[in-house]
Amino acid sequence: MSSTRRENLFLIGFMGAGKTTVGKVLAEKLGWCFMDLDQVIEQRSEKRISEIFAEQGERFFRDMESQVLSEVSTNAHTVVATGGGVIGREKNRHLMRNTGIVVFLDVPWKQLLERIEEGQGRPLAEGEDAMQRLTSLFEQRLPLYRMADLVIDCSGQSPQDLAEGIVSRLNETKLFLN
Ligand SMILES: Nc1ncnc2c1ncn2[C@@H]1O[C@H](COP(=O)(O)OP(=O)(O)OP(=O)(O)O)[C@@H](O)[C@H]1O
Ligand SMILES: O=C(O)C1=C[C@@H](O)[C@@H](O)[C@H](O)C1
Ligand SMILES: [Mg+2]
Repeated sequence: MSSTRRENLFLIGFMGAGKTTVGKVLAEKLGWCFMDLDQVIEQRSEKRISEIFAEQGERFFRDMESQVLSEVSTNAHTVVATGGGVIGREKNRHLMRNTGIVVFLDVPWKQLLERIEEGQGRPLAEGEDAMQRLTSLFEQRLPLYRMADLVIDCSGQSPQDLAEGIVSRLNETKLFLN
């Protein structure tokens, strides 16, 4: 299905913000499809993201991420959980804004760090200099995340609460054309 209207919903935010978790609940609530860019990349390449970073490098991963995003953007009524770094490229930001509503899951830094420490498979959170890298990425990216159509304060809210809150905000702001 092809569309140049804003008919999708893109969840953006830092690693561990809950894009994948909240995205699934939200898609179910809306009766929409759900897609996760990281998962599509892993399925397509038949590799884990950490392997792509290690074997082909970040640039290769970013090119693949942009390619998958541009394909997914032609959908309609799809909730897209993006990767934490998708907002790094201007063309990705434009594409999301032109084909959907962009929603930033704003999670306090301390909580993000706790979730990142608990999880695995995030190559940018690995290695001795991980903390320094994460801090600097977060500082660079925060202004880009904040350019979203909706900024959702996620403190202390369950994925279910967040999905409900996002649906209410979308209805209030009448961001969708249909
Ligand atoms: N609102 C929430 N309340 C409590 N825990 C949450 C919430 N949202 C997500 N989590 C938990 O935080 C962890 C990270 O969530 P998730 O994988 O959805 O983040 P993500 O934004 O998709 O991260 P990545 O950018 O690495 O793909 C998971 O263990 C998930 O269960
Ligand atoms: O924040 C990032 O740059 C990333 C986040 C993950 O979702 C993956 O897309 C990958 O590990 C890179
Ligand atoms: Mg995810």
